[in-house]
Amino acid sequence: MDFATFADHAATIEAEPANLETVAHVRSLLEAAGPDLEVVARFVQGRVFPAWDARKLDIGPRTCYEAIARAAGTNVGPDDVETAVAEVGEIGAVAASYEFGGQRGLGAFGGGGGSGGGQDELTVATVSDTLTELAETDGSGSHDAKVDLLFSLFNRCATDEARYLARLVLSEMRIGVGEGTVRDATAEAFDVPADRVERALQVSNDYGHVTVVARDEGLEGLDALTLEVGRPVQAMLAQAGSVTDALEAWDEAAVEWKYDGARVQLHYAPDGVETTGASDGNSGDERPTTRVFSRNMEDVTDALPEVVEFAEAALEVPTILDGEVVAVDDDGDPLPFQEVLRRFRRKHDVAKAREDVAVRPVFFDCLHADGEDLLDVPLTDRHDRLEAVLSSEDDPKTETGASEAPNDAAETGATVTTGDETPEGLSLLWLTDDPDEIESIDADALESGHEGIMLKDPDSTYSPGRRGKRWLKRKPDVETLDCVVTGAEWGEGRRGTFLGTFLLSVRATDTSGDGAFETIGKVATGITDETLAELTERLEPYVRAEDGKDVDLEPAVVFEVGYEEIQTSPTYSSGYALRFPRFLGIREDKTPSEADSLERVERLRSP
Ligand SMILES: Nc1ncnc2c1ncn2[C@@H]1O[C@H](COP(=O)(O)OP(=O)(O)OP(=O)(O)O)[C@@H](O)[C@H]1O
Repeated sequence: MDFATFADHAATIEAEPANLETVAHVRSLLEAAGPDLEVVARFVQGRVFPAWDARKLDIGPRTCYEAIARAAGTNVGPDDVETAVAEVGEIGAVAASYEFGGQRGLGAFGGGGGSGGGQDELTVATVSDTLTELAETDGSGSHDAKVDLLFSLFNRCATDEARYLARLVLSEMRIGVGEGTVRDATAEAFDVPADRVERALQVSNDYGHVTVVARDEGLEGLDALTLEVGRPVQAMLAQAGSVTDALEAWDEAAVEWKYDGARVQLHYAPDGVETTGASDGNSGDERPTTRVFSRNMEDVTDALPEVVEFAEAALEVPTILDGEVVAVDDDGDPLPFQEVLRRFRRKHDVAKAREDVAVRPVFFDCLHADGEDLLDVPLTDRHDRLEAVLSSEDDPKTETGASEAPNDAAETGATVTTGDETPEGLSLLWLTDDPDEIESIDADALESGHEGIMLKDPDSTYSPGRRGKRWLKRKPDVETLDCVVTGAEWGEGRRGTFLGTFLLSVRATDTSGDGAFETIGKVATGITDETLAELTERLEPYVRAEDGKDVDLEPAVVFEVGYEEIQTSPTYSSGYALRFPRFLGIREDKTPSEADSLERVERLRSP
């Protein structure tokens, strides 16, 4: 396909305000693309390479301006292009405003993936080949070489070609074509169901390849596409949500710790992998057996040797795992998230960086195990497979802080989908419909230095690239309340010697000091045994009366409490109840007369 034809289609698509019509225009572009379909399906989304491919053009605006200025003639300099972009607001319109083609610089004859010097039509294939060459141009002198290559393209462009070439080069295509549009257009053009196109994209992570398979092999070909060890998949993402949301939506929730690190996808193939790599010329390259990818699918293997060592020690079968890399101190305790990012970015002296800050992987999902793709399998089954691949017979298994079962949860009977022995690197998962258990898991996660918890739908499949409602990251408390403790209950069993449940109250009126309090809820969860012991010691002097397990306390101690919601409630004298209250700490700096008032509670309910 001529690049001018592509540019014509792009202009039509850009001018189209209606979504449905956009799909029809993209469809006709795909149908007309012929042998260039793979490239066209990427270009129309502003992509040069497949999503899984780590190659980048790495062209800054200035390099692009230089190439445009050179093609525009002696009267135009890069500064002029820059000024014009500042005025007009986008590079496409500026590139389209020049008349190119008259220049006979070095690049007009030489580079350009075999272009012949400016007379013949520029093709989509030439643009693709030249941009690929450009992405692979590296080292000293690469700047000039890149400008030459770009110049060789611009110098052959008419108005619309220049507009879309410039936008493509600077990743600013913006003609309103997203993945959904290409999915629907592919489905219509090649008569295949859209959901199967979508599935094919999820496993192959390359729309170029998917459109070609849809056209040439139809539904059978699409359904035969699989994940490939060594080719990264887009990560499934989470939405903010609450325990209430989770328990209302699902019968029970899968609860996991939320590790404060950076996302990694581990690909391990014991016998090495052959990449089929669509048709980008890399077919059949031998790759090392372990690759680690970041959330953006960048290859970060070299920066994280610990993860490679972990994979080689722990895994035996071809595997794709999803997890988090956490920076740890000498005791194995987690360090702030910034530390792990520093390790990710490190290109040189990795051994030294590793001495300064070690990292440890924790995996919470398994996308592929021993030849089997697991994207369509429910979360709990994927977790079982994860545990199985991490537990292969010969592994040395050591308990780590990250994978220890939180005591409280285990003791309150939470279902842990793991056996007795927790393999190293496994993130635990609890299945529960009990808010108290969820609070305990949350408390343990926080106590262990992690961010909190994730709540997941136990039946959910893995949706690459999706930020759905089936993975919830627990929302941090927007507000907290400072409540006076006016009562308590003795705990049960092992906790029989501790006060275990605390009655919370707020001041009845806003004028401080009259000593009237209204109850608003009870906090019983989110408190470790150690803290319970401390709280008991702190509150015992204020016991006014006891009746069985119930304890009446003189208002003296103020708790800072997090909650998910304030509801009206007949249960408490304030007329309100805190939903999922959590103990955050004692406000040692506050007396009861400085605790929050009922008036503030009312204000918080109606912001
Ligand atoms: N058990 C877990 N399950 C899923 N993700 C986890 C888990 N533990 C830690 N994470 C991390 O939490 C991230 C989701 O949380 P969060 O949204 O806060 O991260 P973010 O990347 O900063 O933001 P966002 O995903 O919203 O852009 C995941 O991408 C992953 O890196």
